[in-house]
Amino acid sequence: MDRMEELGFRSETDRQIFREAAAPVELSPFGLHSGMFVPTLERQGTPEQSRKWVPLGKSFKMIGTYAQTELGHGTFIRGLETTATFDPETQEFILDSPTLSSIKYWPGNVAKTVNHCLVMAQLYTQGKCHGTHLFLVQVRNMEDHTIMPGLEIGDIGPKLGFDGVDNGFMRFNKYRIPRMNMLMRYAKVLENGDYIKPKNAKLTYGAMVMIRVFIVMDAFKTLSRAAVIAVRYSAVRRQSELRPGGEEAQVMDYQTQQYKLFPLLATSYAFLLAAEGMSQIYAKISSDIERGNLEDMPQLHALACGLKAFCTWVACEGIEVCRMSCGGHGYSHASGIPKIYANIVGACTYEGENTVMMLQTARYLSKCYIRGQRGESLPELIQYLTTDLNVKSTLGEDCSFESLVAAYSHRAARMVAVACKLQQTNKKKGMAGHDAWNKSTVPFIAATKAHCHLFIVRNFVTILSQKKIDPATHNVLSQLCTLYAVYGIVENMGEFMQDGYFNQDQVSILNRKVLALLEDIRPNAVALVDAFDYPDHLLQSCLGRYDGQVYEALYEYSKSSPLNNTDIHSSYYNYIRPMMQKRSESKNISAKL
Ligand SMILES: CCCCCCCCCCCCCCCC(=O)SCCNC(=O)CCNC(=O)[C@H](O)C(C)(C)COP(=O)(O)OP(=O)(O)OC[C@H]1O[C@@H](n2cnc3c(N)ncnc32)[C@H](O)[C@@H]1OP(=O)(O)O
Ligand SMILES: Cc1cc2nc3c(=O)[nH]c(=O)nc-3n(C[C@H](O)[C@H](O)[C@H](O)COP(=O)(O)OP(=O)(O)OC[C@H]3O[C@@H](n4cnc5c(N)ncnc54)[C@H](O)[C@@H]3O)c2cc1C
Repeated sequence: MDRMEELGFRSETDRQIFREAAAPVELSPFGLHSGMFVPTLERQGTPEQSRKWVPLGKSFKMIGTYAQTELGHGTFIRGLETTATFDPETQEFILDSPTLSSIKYWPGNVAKTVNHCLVMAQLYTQGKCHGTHLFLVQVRNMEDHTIMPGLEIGDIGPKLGFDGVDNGFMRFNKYRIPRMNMLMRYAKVLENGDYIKPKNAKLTYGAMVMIRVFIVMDAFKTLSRAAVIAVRYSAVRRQSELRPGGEEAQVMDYQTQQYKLFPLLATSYAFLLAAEGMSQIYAKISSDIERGNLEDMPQLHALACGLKAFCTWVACEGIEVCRMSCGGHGYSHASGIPKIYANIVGACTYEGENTVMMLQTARYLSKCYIRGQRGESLPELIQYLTTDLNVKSTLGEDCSFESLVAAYSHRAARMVAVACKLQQTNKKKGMAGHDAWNKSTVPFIAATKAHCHLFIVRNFVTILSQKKIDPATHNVLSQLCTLYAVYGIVENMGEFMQDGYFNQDQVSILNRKVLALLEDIRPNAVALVDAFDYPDHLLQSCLGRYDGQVYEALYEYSKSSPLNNTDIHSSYYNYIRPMMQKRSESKNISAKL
């Protein structure tokens, strides 16, 4: 913190990069403070509230987190049970956890670190419930960090990852906070208890939308780090003879290894550009929202949900492929990959469970499809839904960007249409709307994945056609873009082929193209991972070292294992030796007999 001040880091991006460098192995216990608590105060507080609290947050005089999930409910926010009841006599809200299932459970850093929380609770005033709202709650004494009376707080115990984050539980026992601690930028409770409705009730969910956008960047960061490690190691690792009698080959020269890793390298680049594209869309629409124009809110919500889910799923699967492509050493923490996986896999669940997120996007697509059928205009990103599905692919030997984007548009449009038609057929059969929806959600998830995949391919292609890039770099980025798109088709061929969109010759072209691109990318593979410019300090990997001294690093790493502190471990004296002695004594006994 002091060092960031000395260096004059002002932008949140610079500060985040610095924090990651300072704590490369573990997630920071202040991540939720800087990433969610302070930005939510900024965006959901009135100007007066922001002026009062944000400087305290930014200077770490107040340390906070976001406490929404409860034992009984995470996904279904409307089902949260914590209550905040307004008492006009004292001008306070009374926070209460009326049931076991209403205990706040999971919020990061609640257990030991923070002294404040943003608590999501059902607002009651004048005897009426007005749904969930956010409240700023002091949870620990600012002098000695003791837990405030009226609260019960603790840690939830070990998890798959997130070792640096003290996820906790918190129970309120009629705990009072001032009226002005409700975040009132959009909804308000007046002194007499009158409730002023926000323009849209979902504005309270703004913090989640913002974090979902950030998570797309986390998917890029984590997948690309695993790819850096696996590609560098594959250049160092030699195994088996590729040419009979020749020297052992770098494992990266095996086509199967290239097929595992190069598409993930291409995916990393695609995700970086998608995350940047998503951030720009977020900046534009969120500033419209702040000015009171909510028109594009559903579009933003749908895009953030879909990309968050798509990118984290793909990143987690990809990281696991990277780990296995490092053979046995990939399984060791020395590779750095297990930690990357354990931390990012949580992102498939937190900030909205991925299936649930995909279904939010699916609902939006379903509505847009109906609008498109009626001839109404659609936002640019989903105009493809109205393309003619009878058209066949014009893809030729060059696998042009145009033909690839057309293929992805066709696949997504067809799959959305299939899911929507199933939903409509279900309704025609007499099913209630919710049943008709539920019984079409499997094809809707597949269609939404296709929609997200299209967004990423199209975004990559658009950037390559619009940005000024020097020809050599453009050439290699074009190879990556083509590989990302062609590989995606080859791996999901059934979805592209079901209606005969590609003919057999085109399928052969695509299969050949993937293999040709692996060869094209091979000479640049190490340079392409070096280009991410992750210092060794950040990767914390014996396998992914810049200097390639993998075996030296592994040997040193193993020597630092605590089991090597002594030659003979205490377990020998405590268990092994007594066991052996007992056996030899009983043998002697049997020998005497
Ligand atoms: C470098 C390496 C780093 C690696 C690693 C980094 C780690 C770095 C630390 C991170 C640390 C983790 C931090 C985790 C922090 C938490 O996890 S905080 C808790 C997050 N919780 C969630 O996300 C809960 C998910 N649930 C939800 O968002 C919502 O309830 C749902 C499921 C989306 C909506 O459910 P619902 O029942 O449909 O809601 P409902 O009220 O009926 O919605 C009505 C309408 O509003 C719309 N709507 C819903 N939400 C919204 C919205 N937000 N905006 C606009 N419209 C909306 C609906 O789409 C629906 O639209 P229509 O279809 O009617 O047109
Ligand atoms: C590492 C980590 C950190 C976290 N940090 C925080 C934090 O800081 N603050 C906080 O408030 N919370 C936090 N959480 C909680 C997190 O936000 C929730 O766990 C998450 O929103 C999922 O909700 P849930 O646990 O209720 O899952 P559930 O909804 O119970 O999911 C269980 C299953 O039900 C399915 N399902 C649920 N609803 C539907 C539906 N409508 N349609 C179809 N399928 C459905 C899901 O797909 C899933 O397969 C964290 C969680 C983790 C793992």
